[in-house]
Amino acid sequence: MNTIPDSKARVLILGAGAIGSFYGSLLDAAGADVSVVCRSEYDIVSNSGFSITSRKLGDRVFHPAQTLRSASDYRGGAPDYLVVSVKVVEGTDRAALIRPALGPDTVIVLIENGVEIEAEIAEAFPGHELISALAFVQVARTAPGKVAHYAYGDLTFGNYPSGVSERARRFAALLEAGGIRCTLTEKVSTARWHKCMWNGVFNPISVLGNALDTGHILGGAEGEALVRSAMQEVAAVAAAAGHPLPEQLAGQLVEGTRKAPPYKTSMALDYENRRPMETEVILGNAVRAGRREGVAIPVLESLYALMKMVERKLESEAGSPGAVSP
Ligand SMILES: NC(=O)C1=CN([C@@H]2O[C@H](COP(=O)(O)OP(=O)(O)OC[C@H]3O[C@@H](n4cnc5c(N)ncnc54)[C@H](OP(=O)(O)O)[C@@H]3O)[C@@H](O)[C@H]2O)C=CC1
Ligand SMILES: CC(C)(CO)C(=O)C(=O)O
Repeated sequence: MNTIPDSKARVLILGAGAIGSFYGSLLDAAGADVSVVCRSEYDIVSNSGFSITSRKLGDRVFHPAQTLRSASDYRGGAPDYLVVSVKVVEGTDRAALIRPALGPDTVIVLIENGVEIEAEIAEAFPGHELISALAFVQVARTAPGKVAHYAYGDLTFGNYPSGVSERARRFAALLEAGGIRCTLTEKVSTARWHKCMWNGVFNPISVLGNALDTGHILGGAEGEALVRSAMQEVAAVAAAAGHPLPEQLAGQLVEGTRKAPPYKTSMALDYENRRPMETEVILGNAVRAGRREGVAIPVLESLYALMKMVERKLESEAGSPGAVSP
């Protein structure tokens, strides 16, 4: 990439959990001025920063320029980039979190899973440049203020609804200077459907199998057949929604997953830890798009119905609706 990194950039991360602190630390390493909004980890992060372990990129301690309880506390002018990396779950109003820190030229960057998740933000902030990013990484919080980066790290992103701006290129160059690879795409919504073919299938199956890892999901012919059927339905919905995916993609994803070390999806980890799951944006939005486009999706409908049953059971065990601990 020949673009000059935006190394004087001011970046504010909303939701500095695993993803926010990991990519924030890379932007910091590349010289940007990186601040974070923390919720439960405010005290430990403001005292000691984030300790991040990574065999691939090296261990580091990331001390944010400002550690804040709310975006409205951000000082020194508006950020150039506002990175949103909260889980996209019911009850989290992303627009309300974003609004207080937004300056007229602030670019909003979503690093979150799910399909069709941008419209809500684009509609709330129509004059703002919006970058939509997909993370191909395995990173998790292991204790307050502690994050483990296990594997991968690449980001794919572009502007929503389409295109790649100069500021997106400069943001990519900054992240690359921090140590990861970025792929820029003119068609980020198609890239989201591509990732949904994996997440929309493996994530719910991993939960419905009681936190199965990918090795167990693909360990027998029945599991592989279920995965392939669900993937074909995601492909049919994506095509009907105007985002045709390569015909061989399902096979490539299955083989790629089989070759990689067994892995528990982020949704399986949320399920095990009794945290809210991103069912609606990872699977529900694909199901709703299928209904909207008139595509027959019996497998996805079944996975979705089962996920809702599991969510209701967890909610009733936790005592009240939505009370699965954040
Ligand atoms: N982890 C991974 O390997 C991958 C994650 N993703 C996606 O990235 C996104 C982020 O995931 P991840 O980083 O793992 O999630 P985490 O739970 O680790 O981090 C989410 C962060 O958002 C904070 N947050 C949530 N709601 C609020 C709020 N109302 N106000 C302030 N802070 C809030 C949480 O604070 P608190 O500490 O209080 O809960 C936490 O710090 C998700 O969409 C996920 O699917 C995509 C690919 C891989
Ligand atoms: C597969 C992965 C880790 C992306 O790299 C993911 O998105 C998830 O587990 O939800």
